[in-house]
Amino acid sequence: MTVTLLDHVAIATPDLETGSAPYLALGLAPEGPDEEVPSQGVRVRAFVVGATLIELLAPTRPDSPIAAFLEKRGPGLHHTAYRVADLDAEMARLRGEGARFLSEAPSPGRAGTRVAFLHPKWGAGTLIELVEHPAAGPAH
Ligand SMILES: CC[C@H](C(=O)O)C(=O)SCCNC(=O)CCNC(=O)[C@H](O)C(C)(C)COP(=O)(O)OP(=O)(O)OC[C@H]1O[C@@H](n2cnc3c(N)ncnc32)[C@H](O)[C@@H]1OP(=O)(O)O
Ligand SMILES: [Co+2]
Repeated sequence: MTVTLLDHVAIATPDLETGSAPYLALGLAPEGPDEEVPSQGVRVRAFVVGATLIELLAPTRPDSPIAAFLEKRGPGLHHTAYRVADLDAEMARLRGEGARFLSEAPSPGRAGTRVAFLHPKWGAGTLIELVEHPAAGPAH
């Protein structure tokens, strides 16, 4: 069993304040300070929900994947992310079974993680992300 936990559910939003409103109203709190991930062109705010997270993503530049998503589909559900202990091994295993990753190698994710995305077509219409957390356990 290589996927150990639903690490986060990601929501695309034009700005973190707007996107945060429902989660604050639900009584959720951010895990920590907002984080910018330049390689993805996003600002991230993660709300803690038990052992997993709601990951709010706002674009920081026009060529961000989130800007393209907002342009085409508007705000809302963007992807689901699953925790794996060894991302390289999991990518090799899945490639061996015909999976299609969006990039050759992992890229930097939130909170110093390494992440990789599978094509939405492979995900039966859902963009799926794998997040490497060598130590299993709660998302935060
Ligand atoms: C800070 C890191 C953080 C973390 O967790 O640590 C993140 O999660 S960063 C998240 C932002 N980064 C990414 O999403 C990187 C991966 N995404 C991409 O490379 C693109 O967004 C891609 C390839 C998924 C879509 O790019 P684009 O929209 O330009 O391509 P198409 O329009 O040709 O789309 C192809 C096909 O996929 C459908 N699509 C697009 N986005 C999604 C989505 N989020 N969920 C489901 N389906 C999606 C799109 O509608 C096209 O389908 P079609 O039937 O051909 O219309
Ligand atoms: Co994510």
